[in-house]
Amino acid sequence: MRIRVKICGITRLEDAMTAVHHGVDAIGFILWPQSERYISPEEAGQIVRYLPPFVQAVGVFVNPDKSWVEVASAAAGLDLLQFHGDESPDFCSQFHLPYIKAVRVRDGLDLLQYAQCYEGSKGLLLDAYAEGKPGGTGHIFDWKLIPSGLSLPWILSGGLHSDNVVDAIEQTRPLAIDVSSGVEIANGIKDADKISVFMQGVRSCENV
Ligand SMILES: O=C(O)c1ccccc1N[C@@H]1O[C@H](COP(=O)(O)O)[C@@H](O)[C@H]1O
Repeated sequence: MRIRVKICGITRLEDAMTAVHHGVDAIGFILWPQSERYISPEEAGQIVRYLPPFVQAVGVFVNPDKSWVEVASAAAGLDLLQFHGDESPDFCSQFHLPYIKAVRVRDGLDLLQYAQCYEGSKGLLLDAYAEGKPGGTGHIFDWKLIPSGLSLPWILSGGLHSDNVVDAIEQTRPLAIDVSSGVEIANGIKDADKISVFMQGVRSCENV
């Protein structure tokens, strides 16, 4: 089966075009101003206008105000919202765009129940937990904590890079994966070779 890929934390048009060239399905923009990968909605919009059809523009938010989501998603031309904080199901579902909910996986968290709470979500993005940082940490989590029978489609994230992506896919068999720091040379600056090798790894796992 084809594995869908999102490359997140894009700040430059050339990186978005490299990702598109390698067949990614989604480009992510960090619209949380405290991130080193923050991009303004207007700058994101300047990249989104060059995305071809069927490549989604995803906006990443962390505990935003309602008005920030509305203003930023319109200015950037987003297709999908990614809530990466403690946003409630009601908050996430009030916008006129579909959303995915990120969850930082750790021991003791009931993912089955979590998925049921966010039944309006298009999917759950499973990320690593790291104290004091909501995302983009480059850390992996214990993939054995992913239960079978999740009621939502899920996306594997957290610390993926070219040396572990094949192992990650073989162990977890995700619908989709998400990568940010693992294809970077600096915060928000992606590397064409890293993207290429990463995508080769992903494609090598398909149809096996
Ligand atoms: O990248 C960030 O700076 C960021 C900030 C706040 C929330 C999420 C963020 N990034 C997301 O984190 C995951 C995993 O990233 P990584 O591959 O471990 O670097 C990914 O979904 C990013 O979108």
